[in-house]
Amino acid sequence: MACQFFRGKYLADRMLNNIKQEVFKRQVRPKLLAILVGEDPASQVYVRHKENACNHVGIASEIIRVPETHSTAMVSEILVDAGEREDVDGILLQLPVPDHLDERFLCNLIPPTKDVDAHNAASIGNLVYGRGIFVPPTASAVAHCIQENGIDTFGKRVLVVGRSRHCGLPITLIMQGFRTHPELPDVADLYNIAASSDIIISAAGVPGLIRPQMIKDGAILIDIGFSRKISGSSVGKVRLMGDIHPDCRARASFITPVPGGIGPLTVAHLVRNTLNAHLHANGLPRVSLASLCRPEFEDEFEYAS
Ligand SMILES: Nc1nc(=O)c2c([nH]1)NC[C@@H]1CN(c3ccc(C(=O)N[C@@H](CCC(=O)O)C(=O)O)cc3)C=[N+]21
Repeated sequence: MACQFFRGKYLADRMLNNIKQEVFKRQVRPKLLAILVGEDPASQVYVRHKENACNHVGIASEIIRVPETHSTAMVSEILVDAGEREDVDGILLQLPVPDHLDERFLCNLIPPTKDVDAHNAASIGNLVYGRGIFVPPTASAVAHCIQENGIDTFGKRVLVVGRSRHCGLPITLIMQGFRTHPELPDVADLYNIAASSDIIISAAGVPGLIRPQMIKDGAILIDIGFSRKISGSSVGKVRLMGDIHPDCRARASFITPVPGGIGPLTVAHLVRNTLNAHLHANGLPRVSLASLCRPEFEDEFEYAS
């Protein structure tokens, strides 16, 4: 059976082009503020991706770089100030923050109306009831990928590997909305559970964790693992690796690759949330996902930045 690869980068670029047109048409200038604590190299890369995507669509971005040594109280002050700023529509605290900081306390300081990453406990709680203002971009990117590819989830067994509060948990919550059977996680049993799962969504951050021997024929594999590894072949080169072992392509029917799969789509969903935060703050209707996925009309708007 031929395995289909999801071209998330392609879909993300289309979304960003449509967002750019909306921003231009409405003559708005939303702003995203990213707060980056410490010097984690991967976080620097992700924040740069988000900044580039914002620049591309005409959304302003600002990064506040906070020294690793700042206390929870000091970072709190920055977040509270950001929450009160009228020029800032979306706020994201890049995770993980250094261990000595109270991450949960800090996330909860982001006002829900500006919480474009949906990391506030209120945002996460609202997700349970499908009533939140924002859905975490990774979870909405996964849902989008499932819908876009006409993947039928009804009655299917879905395994979510990884139970981080920001990734695995929201995805599990959103999958409930798809009416699936959630499996209780049991790491020791990963082999058996994976073997009987129709859809595996992996956000463990363990490169190559999901191997071909573990999966069932025709499985749908969604990869949200982003690990940076020194490449074996070319010395000194850092490569991005997902949780899904490349050999899985021999048995799976659908794979989201890393890079080029869910990652870029996540960034596009964050940008969409930022536009919607701005529209919401100004009492305007938000843009639907469907309207942002229509085929782009090249050169319809000459964007003046
Ligand atoms: N508050 C917060 N929000 C996040 O959304 C968040 C975070 N913290 N901490 C870290 C993770 C990781 N993450 C990724 C975003 C984009 C790609 C992405 O675009 N990847 C590209 C390639 C990127 C590259 O080459 O470095 C791809 O898969 O093709 C990957 C991973 C967001 N995260």
